[in-house]
Amino acid sequence: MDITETDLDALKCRSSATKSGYIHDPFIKFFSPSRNSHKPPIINRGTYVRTWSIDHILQKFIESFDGKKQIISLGAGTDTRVFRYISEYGPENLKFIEFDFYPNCIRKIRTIEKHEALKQNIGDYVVDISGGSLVSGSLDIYSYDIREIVHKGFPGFVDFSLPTIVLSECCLCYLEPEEASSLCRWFQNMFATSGIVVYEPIQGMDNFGKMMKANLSARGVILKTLDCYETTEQQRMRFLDYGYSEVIAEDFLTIEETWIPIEEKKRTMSIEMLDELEEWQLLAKHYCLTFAATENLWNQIILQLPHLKT
Ligand SMILES: C[S@@+](CC[C@H](N)C(=O)[O-])C[C@H]1O[C@@H](n2cnc3c(N)ncnc32)[C@H](O)[C@@H]1O
Repeated sequence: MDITETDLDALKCRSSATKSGYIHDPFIKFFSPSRNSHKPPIINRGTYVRTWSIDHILQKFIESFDGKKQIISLGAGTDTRVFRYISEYGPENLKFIEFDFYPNCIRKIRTIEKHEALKQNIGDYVVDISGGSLVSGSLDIYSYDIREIVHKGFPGFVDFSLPTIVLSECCLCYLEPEEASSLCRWFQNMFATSGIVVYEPIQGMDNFGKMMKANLSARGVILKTLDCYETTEQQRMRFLDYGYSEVIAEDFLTIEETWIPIEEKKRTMSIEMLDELEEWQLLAKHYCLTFAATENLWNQIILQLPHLKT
């Protein structure tokens, strides 16, 4: 499997969780594959915790600063966050910069061009089909290997003075560990008020982790950083080492138990029966969300995220 196809896996999971009622996403239907299968309850629940926790941090970030905020999405694929957030917070308050390889960017650009609801969201834009880019006031999409950022900088304009969060939803883990590290350090150095949100698997060395790696490698996908950061504590130390002053890293079981409000938990638990509770707990311990920030960004949003106090 080509690395770009991992986005289709993520899209199928998000479609299934949306159709089942875990996630509210009015824009995913424009991207959804025609044959869209229902995923098992533990996969839907994992997709839900992944989406809820990333949204939770990013939305508090958006609500914590006046004026324009920036979100830089690495390996964004068909993620619809940009449309969800712009429709909620307005294009004047947000700038999304998304990176992925050409086939994924061009597919997203073509989908945007086809649907008025997506186009309206981003306003006036300019597309370069051969370069695989779209540039607008609130969304830029670039066909660009993120490994180039450290050597060549951004392919277009970027405002380094804006409060900025970098999002890696299962993308940095495909890079060589040194490449991922130098990219994170680069972001930490370049933006005065910034943070990074990273979702990726952990615990690659136990039986479940080994099985997870074997299944992926049978499809030609290698999670190259997995063996370097086995635990949430190692993820925390990793981002402190990059120079961020505050870091929180939690597995999905902890997030489900301690971050998600009780009413919301009741709502999602009533959607479908989860017979495989032990299997869910095992799976949930193998995924980690890390949020690292410079001191000024952290201080600005921490009041709204009391459970993130380290
Ligand atoms: C598992 S998908 C995740 C997509 C999306 N972030 C999500 O969670 O729904 C990983 C994405 O990262 C992209 N990707 C992997 N390595 C990349 C690189 N070096 N530069 C740009 N994109 C990359 C892939 O093409 C793919 O779209």
